[in-house]
Amino acid sequence: MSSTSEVSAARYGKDKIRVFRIVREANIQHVVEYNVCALLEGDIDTSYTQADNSVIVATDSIKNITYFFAKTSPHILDPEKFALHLGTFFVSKYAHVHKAFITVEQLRWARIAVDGTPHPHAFWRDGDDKRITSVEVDATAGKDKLVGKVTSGISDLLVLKSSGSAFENFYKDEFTTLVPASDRILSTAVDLSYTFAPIALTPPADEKKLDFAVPVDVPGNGVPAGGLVGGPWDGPGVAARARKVTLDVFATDESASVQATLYKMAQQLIAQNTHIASVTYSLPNKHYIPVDMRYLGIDNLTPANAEVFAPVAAPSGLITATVTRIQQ
Ligand SMILES: O=c1[nH]c(=O)c2[nH]c(=O)[nH]c2[nH]1
Repeated sequence: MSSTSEVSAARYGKDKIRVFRIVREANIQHVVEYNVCALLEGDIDTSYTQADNSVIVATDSIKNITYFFAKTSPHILDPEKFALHLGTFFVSKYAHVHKAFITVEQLRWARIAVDGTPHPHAFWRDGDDKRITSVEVDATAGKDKLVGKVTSGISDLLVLKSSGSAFENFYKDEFTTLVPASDRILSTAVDLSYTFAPIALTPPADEKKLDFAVPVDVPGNGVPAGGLVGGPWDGPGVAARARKVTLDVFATDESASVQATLYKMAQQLIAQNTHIASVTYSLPNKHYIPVDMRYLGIDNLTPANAEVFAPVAAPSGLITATVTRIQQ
């Protein structure tokens, strides 16, 4: 039977690989907790079209390799480098695998401060936000010409301010019921992601040794010469600055709208991180509605007297934008 359809895209692997790793030093221990997704692309169409399992590296093996790298990779504490290392291995080891997609979601474990001193091996979950990195290792130009594409960010960073936010002078027509607010609650769960300029990766000289050659910048990838902050893969540094600038701008901006505050966050993030090409923010506007108590003769509606609010789960606004560096 002649076929009227074909596989036009295929990618498979293991999702939600939960990894916790301890790195022990003499007087201090470091821990990370990751949820890893490792997906592969390549010459795998026959596994779909002809039930040809010979091209399938089992997702169980992909899981085992992820744990093996969690044990052996010198980059385990740095999610960008760890993901690049793992992805480089898949495309280097398997001839028919041309791309690896590794996503690492990092959960927070901060040191407990005992009388102000960070404890060497006791930690607490100091926030529900996650640090996320998505790495593509692309070997389509050749196994010796690997390109790493990295997008990282933060999700679920829940914030609220009880003042310092207004929303006025918006478009008005017959559908408008919203009352302009000069002082309102602003709350959002920040999702943000930023894209690094792509880099060339040198494949490991000896795949069994699993050493990771230091990535070098791709010529013409838009990275300003000598302009890298803390080296090309200072992923942890960028993530810390992104979190700080987001929280600082959120707190201190006299917000005219979610849109205007978003733009200020993005502008500063790009200004502070010279190898970030663009940043995307996604900000739900989580509404808090003052409770109408007029039936009790109580004013809880006029701005100065609005003190009791009903947090509204849905609907929420949703404000998104991508802000991109202008190449000078
Ligand atoms: O900051 C805001 N941006 C909007 O686009 C919007 N729309 C709305 O109803 N309230 C708000 N607030």
